[in-house]
Amino acid sequence: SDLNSDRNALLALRAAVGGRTFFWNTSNATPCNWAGVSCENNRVTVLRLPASSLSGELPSNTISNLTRLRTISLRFNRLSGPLPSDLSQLVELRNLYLQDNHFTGSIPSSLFSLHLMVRLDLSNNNFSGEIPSGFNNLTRLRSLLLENNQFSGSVPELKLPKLEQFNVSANNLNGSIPKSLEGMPVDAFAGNSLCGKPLHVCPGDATQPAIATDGIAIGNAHKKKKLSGGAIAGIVVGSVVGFLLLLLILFVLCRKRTGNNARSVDVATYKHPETEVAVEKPNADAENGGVNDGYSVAAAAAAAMTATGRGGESGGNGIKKLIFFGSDRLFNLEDLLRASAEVLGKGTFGTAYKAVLEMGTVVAVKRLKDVTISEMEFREKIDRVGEMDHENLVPLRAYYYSREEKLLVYDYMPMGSLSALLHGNKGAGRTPLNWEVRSGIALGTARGVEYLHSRGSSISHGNIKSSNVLLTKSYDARVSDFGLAQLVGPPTSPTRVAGYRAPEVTDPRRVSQKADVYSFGVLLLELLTGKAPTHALLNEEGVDLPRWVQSIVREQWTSEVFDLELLRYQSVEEEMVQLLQLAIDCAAQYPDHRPSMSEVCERIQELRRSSLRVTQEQSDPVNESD
Ligand SMILES: Nc1ncnc2c1ncn2[C@@H]1O[C@H](COP(=O)(O)OP(=O)(O)OP(=O)(O)O)[C@@H](O)[C@H]1O
Repeated sequence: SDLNSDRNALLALRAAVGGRTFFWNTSNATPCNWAGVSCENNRVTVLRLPASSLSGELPSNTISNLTRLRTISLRFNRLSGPLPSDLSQLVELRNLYLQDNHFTGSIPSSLFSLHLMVRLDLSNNNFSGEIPSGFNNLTRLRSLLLENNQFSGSVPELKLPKLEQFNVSANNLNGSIPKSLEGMPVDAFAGNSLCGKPLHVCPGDATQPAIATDGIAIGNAHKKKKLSGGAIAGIVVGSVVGFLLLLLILFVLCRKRTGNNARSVDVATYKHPETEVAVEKPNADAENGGVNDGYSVAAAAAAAMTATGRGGESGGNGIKKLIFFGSDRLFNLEDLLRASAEVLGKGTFGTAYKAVLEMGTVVAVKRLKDVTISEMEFREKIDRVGEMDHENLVPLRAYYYSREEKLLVYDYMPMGSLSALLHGNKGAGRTPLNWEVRSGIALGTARGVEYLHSRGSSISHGNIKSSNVLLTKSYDARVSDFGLAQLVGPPTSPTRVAGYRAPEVTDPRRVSQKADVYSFGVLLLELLTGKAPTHALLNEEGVDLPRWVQSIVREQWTSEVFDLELLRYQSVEEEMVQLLQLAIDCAAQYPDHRPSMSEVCERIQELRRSSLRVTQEQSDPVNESD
């Protein structure tokens, strides 16, 4: 076997299934440049022809002759008939995506000799027969998706230690769900006549007799009356834990009440500066504990007032006021002072609060710490930040400066940060983030950063990371925190840079545009893998996210790196791989090897256009009918 025999196999495939393969430039001696074909070491290793209008049967001696293939993706086509029986030659195959075709017949046993298989998606076809227990040979299998077919009989016991995704819903299966699959979600089995965990109890099970050792049947009803020692212990432990929880809730409620009282003290403090000490204390609590205390902004602002002797917007010599950018002056410092507030989080530059003003306006207030530059320098720099105006930036609305307090007022972003969206709430009720949302966030963020870079070659963001990408209700990305790195002193905490900092950056206050591109590349990897760059597992191995991804891609396990949420619902791995490649380019070791942000924007835009085409083709009725 060599590249020439791979070429012949591809030509035979083209003759059999046609579609977009007719656009292959066959005058080109090497097939490695044909659309959807990738090679390594002079052999074809990847064949991706999703939504390519392929139709007809896959004959023997076509695909199976591409013996170095690691990934085959022929999803969303009109391929029909049975799978070829000679698949056992594909000994390197890891990923087989054949979903959304019209395949029929049973699963050929040759498939079960492909020991390296990791992802197998045969869903949305017309496969029939029993689900073979031969899947047990595929010990590396992580995804087995067989839903929406005509499989019948029972579900075999599958002991696959790495299996993460499994679905046999909407088939003609019956019988009880085997023990090894009880932990899979209910949806994995829906639309069959199956019973047992995690579905309902099998008929007869509730009354089924338990067989005693002497062979005499004892009714379950009888058994139920007795509680085992373990159950009794469980009830006791449960009650104690419940009681402790109740105590904890009472304690928290009491603290809250004390906090509310403190708030009225703060406002009073504003009017009577001599009680300054009473103001500082609750603030310090908030800083230390990060508790949502409901009064901190008022306290912070009150502290500011006491420092300057007077409050309000009266202006004049020595009197500080809230300075707004633009013409909207929707509130004044007093309004901010009266606002109810909660701590959003503590960052490198200070603490962020959500403040709800009496008239209903909601803003985010950042209370800066460690500002070491002079007032004049601060005002100059913050003016430049305030000038930035782009739909993908979080607008800075106003600021307050006094010797003791520096407050920045931003628009409040109701959906929180990308970091929280990706890594928070992993359990039930989580909305999966699909390709459309993730690639849209990538593009919005890139545009925000590109805008900053376009304002001058010395302007960079300096702190690009997922907690600084905030989201609107429609999941549009807005970049925040730009320009702050230059306002504060040297970083006191390593969180500011961990995982995102380009290797050449030594002073986090002097970050070049190319270093921003690196951080953006890490953020893209985070979006695609679902892994935080500070992921404990990665760190334990002393490997950062870019190096971890690169090592996997080098080994041709590319689809291994993607977040399962992305793989499961999408038909666009081609575009996902392209975005992954872009992320790797951005996170290149040497700054000169990294693309500019405008190139990044163009590439994301292009691959989003291409994925839109794939999605449209899928729903195109002409493609479906003939
Ligand atoms: N305008 C805003 N609207 C909604 N949430 C915000 C806003 N600004 C900040 N947050 C949230 O408040 C929290 C703290 O933000 P902050 O920017 O102070 O720290 P950070 O982003 O975690 O770190 P760093 O200071 O290094 O940027 C984060 O979870 C952030 O997502």
